[in-house]
Amino acid sequence: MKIAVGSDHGGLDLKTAIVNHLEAQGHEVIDYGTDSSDSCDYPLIALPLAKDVAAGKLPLGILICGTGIGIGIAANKVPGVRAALCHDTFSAHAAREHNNANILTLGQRVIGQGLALEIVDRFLSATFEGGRHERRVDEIAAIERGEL
Ligand SMILES: O=C(CO)[C@H](O)[C@H](O)[C@H](O)COP(=O)(O)O
Repeated sequence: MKIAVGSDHGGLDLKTAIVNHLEAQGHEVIDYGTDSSDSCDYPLIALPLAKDVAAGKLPLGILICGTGIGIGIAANKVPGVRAALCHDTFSAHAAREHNNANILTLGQRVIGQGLALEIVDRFLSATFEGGRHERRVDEIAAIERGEL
């Protein structure tokens, strides 16, 4: 699978671990930066990745900052993005199964690397269940279009 990955300086170490983990599994990783530990602004990392995921250029993305909160808030401003902050494995698969989340966000300063990699695996291996969940996701899209 082709997967977009990005982080600010507060998520760089975890991003590196995730890139290595995904490439070892045979995934193609598109890295949106940052590439250094210099301080940078998470909205500017989130935006290009979120636009590409929303446009369907890549099916799924992973964004990391210190908490996973700021970068997720920024990504969710892009119509068509459903970014989910998941710090447990149940949320990781439920975010795909129920919410059809297309971006996973993680906080490097919140959880350990071992759990983070399990969360990534559960997020990527889950699939959207549709049915009643599709109606609800469609309602979110209608809110974005100003129709609700
Ligand atoms: O935006 C955040 C919180 O939602 C991220 O955790 C950032 O990584 C964090 O705010 C960066 O903080 P720093 O003190 O500038 O390293």
